[in-house]
This record gives sequence, structure tokens and C-alpha cells, in this order.
Amino acid sequence: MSLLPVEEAQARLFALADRLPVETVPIAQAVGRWLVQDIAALRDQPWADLSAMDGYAVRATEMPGPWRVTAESAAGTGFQPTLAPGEASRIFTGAPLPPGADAILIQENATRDGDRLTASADPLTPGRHVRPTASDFAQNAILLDAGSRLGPAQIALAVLGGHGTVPVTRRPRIAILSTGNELVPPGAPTPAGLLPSSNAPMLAALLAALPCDVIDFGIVPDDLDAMVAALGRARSADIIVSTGGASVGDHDLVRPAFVQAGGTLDFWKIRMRPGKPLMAGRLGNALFLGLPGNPVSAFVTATLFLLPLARHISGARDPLPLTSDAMLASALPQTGDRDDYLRAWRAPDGIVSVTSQDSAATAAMAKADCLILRPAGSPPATPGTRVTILPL
Ligand SMILES: Nc1nc2c(c(=O)[nH]1)N[C@H]1C(S)=C(S)[C@@H](COP(=O)(O)OP(=O)(O)OC[C@H]3O[C@@H](n4cnc5c(N)ncnc54)[C@H](O)[C@@H]3O)O[C@H]1N2
Ligand code: MOO
Repeated sequence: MSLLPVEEAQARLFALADRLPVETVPIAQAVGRWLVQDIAALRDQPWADLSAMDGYAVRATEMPGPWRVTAESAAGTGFQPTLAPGEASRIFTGAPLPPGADAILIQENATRDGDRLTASADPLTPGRHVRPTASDFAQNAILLDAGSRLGPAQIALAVLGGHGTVPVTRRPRIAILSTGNELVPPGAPTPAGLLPSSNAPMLAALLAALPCDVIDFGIVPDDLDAMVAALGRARSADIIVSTGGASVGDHDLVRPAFVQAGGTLDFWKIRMRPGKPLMAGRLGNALFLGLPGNPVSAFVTATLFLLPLARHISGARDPLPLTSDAMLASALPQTGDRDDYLRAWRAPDGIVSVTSQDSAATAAMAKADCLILRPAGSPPATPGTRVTILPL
């Protein structure tokens, strides 16, 4: 198989994947999830012309008074009686204006003596300190499109639009398998030749940013039958992600095990560095991603494939990571025949690539807060060059 460009591999991965079933959940459970339908406002916001300040509702043309204070309007009190000429109404923030009033005299600018009210400052224009009916949104307006993510602001909007529940997909279940005879669980002793398995905790940490349920299937030895059995146990998940054993060595058994378990491989080997040996396919209803074992390669491929896939099956409109344009503060060498995803950090004067770009260099990776995207065949770059970055 020839090396597949990253964008093509992402598109093929998405094409393999159906959106998960839809459920309607209380809005508090929808945080971070994606709407599967447009949602429209069930009410006007504000429901009436409301005061934005504490003070007095008046006719602006009657400035500076005097007025007779004849009524009071507080939030939650409903419609108010009409104000006759020369009358004012005591009013509080969020309360409806009485018909006839068109501006709010804030109480700091008012002098009140019993029922008698006068204004002590500047002219008022009609509409001053008034939030007109439906000025935020009108009933039936589309508030949020299908595929929008429900962050805190979108939750506020949906609730004010009258929604207590929203339609989203169910949370994906994501199974993680770590392969390698050398691996031991985090914190376990590492006598000669053994290595703490960092990939599963790293993937779980990445996935913690998404609404999903992670199931860690532990460490699987480099043994075909053990790997086939582990894939069998994991196949009820929506996504199975393995790390290690993805390359071409004698102990790299993930691909044959996947096929023996009944999986259909869609692609293997991507034109990227790190991450070349990535593979993807389907195993029954589960989507399968075989990530390389090197911790940096696993991290970068998870960022570019696993998280986007989880977002895609969850109904995200924009499942791919956002990129932006930035200026280099350090020089970069030319790239080879694969796209480079260089670990880097955003210094005050521009982007600086971390010292080691080795795909096993975790200390350098931990200093990075972005990736620099450098297409295959890019010439050397000097400080000041504009580059594409992917914030981490
Ligand atoms: N002859 C070739 N050799 C290699 C090629 C190639 O094209 N031809 N590709 C290289 C590239 S690129 C990568 S990336 C690695 C990926 O290999 P595997 O996916 O088969 O990974 P392993 O060999 O199992 O492990 C690589 C490395 O990572 C360590 N590892 C594995 N799992 C974990 C874990 N859970 N936590 C921490 N560290 C882990 C493992 O001990 C190895 O050191 O292949 C190159 N070889
Ligand atoms: O492609 Mo590998 O992930 O460079 O080390």
C-alpha cells in the first residue's frame, strides 16, 4: 500500500462511520455534545420590552419631569397598566415597561419626593436602557444548527429558547487496547526490558475532552491469539483503538490479528510523520483505529484521527481539529516525503519547535502546546515565515 495523504485518510475514516443513534437528554447532560437537529426558539427573548436598569419608566419627551409615580414593575410581574401622560412607573432590571413608557431614567439620575419624580441629569432618548421585545431572538428563529456543539453559551441559549431537553447522539463507547510484551501498567516496577504503558492513560486524557465513555482493555501481549481474543472482547464498543504493533516487525501483529478477528481493513500507512503506520477499518459495528506504539506518534495520530472520528460519529459538523496561521520564531529544516506534524510551543515572539522531533521523545512532546503542519517537500523555513499550526 502506498502512503495515504492525511486529508484523504480522514475522509475515508469518516466514510466508514455511521452517526450514532439519537437520544433526547436533559440539557444538563448535553454539555459538550452536538445537536443532531436545528433547534428553534419556543419563545421571544425578551418576551416584552424590558428595563435594563433599576429606575423609572418614563416618556423620554417628558424629560426632566416632574412625573407622578403611579405604579411599580419588577421582573416576574407580567404586563403593566398603561402610563398616562405625566406618570412614571418605578421599575427594576428585567421588568416589563408599562405601555406608554419608552425609556428608563436610572435611579442615580432621579430625585423622588413621595410620588413626585424629577430627573437630575442628561436628556433621555426613546429606547434608552430598554431591551426591546425579541431583540435577542424571536420565537421560531433557528437558535442552533444541527452539528453545533453545546458549550456553556449554547446551553444558555437553548434554555432561554425554552428547551429543557435536546436531541444528541448517545455517547460513544471507546475501547483502548495497548499492545506490547514490554508493557506494564502505570506505576508498576520496570525490571530490565519492561516499560510503563503510557498510551492508554494518554488517550483517555485526550478523550476526556469529549463526551464519551472510555473502556481500557489493558495490555495485550504480542501474540496473535491474544490479540484476536482482545479484539473480540472489545468489538461491542463503537470505536476500538489500539496502540503499538502497527508497523512491519515480526512482533507487529495488530493488522493480521484484526483481519483474523473478522475485521475489514480500509487503509494502512499515512503520509505523515509521526504516525505512518496508522491503520483503520471496521470490525462488525465497531470502527477500528490501529495507532503506532511510539508515544508521540500515538498522541499525534489520536489528535488527527481518533478525536475527529469520535466527534464525527457524535454528529459534529466540524470534526477536524481547527488550525490557524502563525509566525515562526525559529528556523525549520526542509521536510521529507511525508507531511510533518512538528511539536512546538507558542512563544511571545512566535512559534518555536521543540528540540527533539523523535517520535519517542515524550519530554519534548510535553513542552508542546501546538503542532506545526509542514507539507511534504517543504523547503527550509526561516524565522518570520508564516506556518499553519494546530493548537493542542
Ligand atoms: N522497518 C521498519 N520499521 C519501522 C517502521 C517502518 O516503516 N519500517 N516504522 C517505524 C515507525 S514510523 C513507527 S511510528 C514505529 C511504530 O511501530 P508500532 O506501531 O509497531 O509500535 P511498537 O513497535 O509496538 O512500539 C514502538 C515503540 O513504542 C513503545 N510503545 C508501544 N506501546 C506503548 C505504550 N502503550 N506506552 C508506551 N510506549 C509504548 C514501544 O515500546 C516501542 O519503543 O515503527 C517504526 N519501525
Ligand atoms: O511515523 Mo513514526 O510515527 O515516525 O515514528
